Amino acid sequence: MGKTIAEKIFESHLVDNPSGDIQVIRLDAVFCHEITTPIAITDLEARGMDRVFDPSKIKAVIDHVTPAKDSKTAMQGKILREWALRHGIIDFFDIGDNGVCHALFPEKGFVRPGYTIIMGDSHTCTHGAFGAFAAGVGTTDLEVGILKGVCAFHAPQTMKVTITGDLKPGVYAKDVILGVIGQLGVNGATNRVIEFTGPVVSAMSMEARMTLCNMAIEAGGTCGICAPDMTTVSYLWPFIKDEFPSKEAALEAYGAFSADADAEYAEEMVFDVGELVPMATFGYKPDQVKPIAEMGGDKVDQVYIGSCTNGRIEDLRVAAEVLRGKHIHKSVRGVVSPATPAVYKQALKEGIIEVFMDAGFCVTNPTCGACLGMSNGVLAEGEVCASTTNRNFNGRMGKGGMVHLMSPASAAATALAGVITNSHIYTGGE
Ligand SMILES: CC(C)[C@H](C(=O)O)[C@@H](O)C(=O)O
Ligand code: SF4
Repeated sequence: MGKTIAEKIFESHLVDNPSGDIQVIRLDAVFCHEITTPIAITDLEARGMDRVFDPSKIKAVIDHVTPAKDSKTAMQGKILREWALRHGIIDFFDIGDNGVCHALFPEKGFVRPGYTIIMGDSHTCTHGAFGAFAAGVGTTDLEVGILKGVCAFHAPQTMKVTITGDLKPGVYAKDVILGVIGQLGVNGATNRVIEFTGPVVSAMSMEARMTLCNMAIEAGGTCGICAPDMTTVSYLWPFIKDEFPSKEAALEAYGAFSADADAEYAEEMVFDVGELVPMATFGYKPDQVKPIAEMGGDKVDQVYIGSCTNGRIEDLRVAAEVLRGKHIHKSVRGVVSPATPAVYKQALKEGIIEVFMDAGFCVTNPTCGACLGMSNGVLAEGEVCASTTNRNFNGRMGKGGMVHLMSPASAAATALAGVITNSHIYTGGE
């Protein structure tokens, strides 16, 4: 019987099968940030187990609230910083070179096809875009991962989502994943890996694939996965060029992590994007999705462009094209957070930061901040934000605040209009 990508990865990392379908797998990387890892560090210390399995396989960043906004967040950073230092964790990113973990770590080449990765963060699923199995875990699993470099999972059940059709101008990966989640529902992929496949995925950049996989968790999925192909190899080439004689050789090796033609899936879904239009969420759950054209132009107070979903250079480019030479509506606060220093620098080089500033946006340092309502753009009670992030839970960006998730292009158009709109599709926002 053929195997799915996740099954192949599990098979190649299997350490133990203690009971039933529980599989203990070897980890290639444990990712850490300052919100969840300090809890694990403090607990391990209290138990006299302040050790790490392999400092070269641990990657850590202070990203959620940076620079710290108060004594509590400063302490979280301090615990992570001191831990990284005392264990010789070289790949630790602090103020000055830190960025949103799920954007920064792929950019540094820390994610490879076939890898197994855990992190105490639900959007770890993002890294599946490279053909890796990457899952968010709780404190206990994180502690075991840090100590022993292993993690226990149920044997992966995979849902295959085949994306077909031609995307219309002004419609992006974010609209696709919002559309998919709208159909699946927030529990539609619970305990499943979502394998994204089909011609639309093949034609997508790594950035767009990361946007897709990033929101797998919003449908309950453990991980999103895209099969590694030449796009993956080309993205990774600077990091792997000493490992392989050619890109073709790398592609062949990574082919070990493609699904077999006769792989068995727990469920299959075909999503045709031919008629897809710009989408946005309208409620407090990410599956409450509808076409922006049906949203009746709701007023917004803030527009936020950033996060691990849509804070990459492609996202900033698209938004800047919509904003170029224009100014945002006078009743709107615009906030843009380039997801990493490299994104920020590239955006400066391309004149994109200037476009944002001329349009009236505030540009922040790379951080999660506003996305989880902790800093750099928290909403007041009753306020509404059009956002390129991934979560619209009640109060997510500030108590009593409402979040409408959408693509960077739609967010930029909304900033100009002051009301939710997809007007970029009429003004060349491709
Ligand atoms: C802080 C962290 C635990 C959290 C997560 O796991 O998702 C955050 O990144 C978020 O998006 O809400
Ligand atoms: S950008 Fe938002 S969703 Fe992504 S890791 Fe940070 S807080 Fe979580």
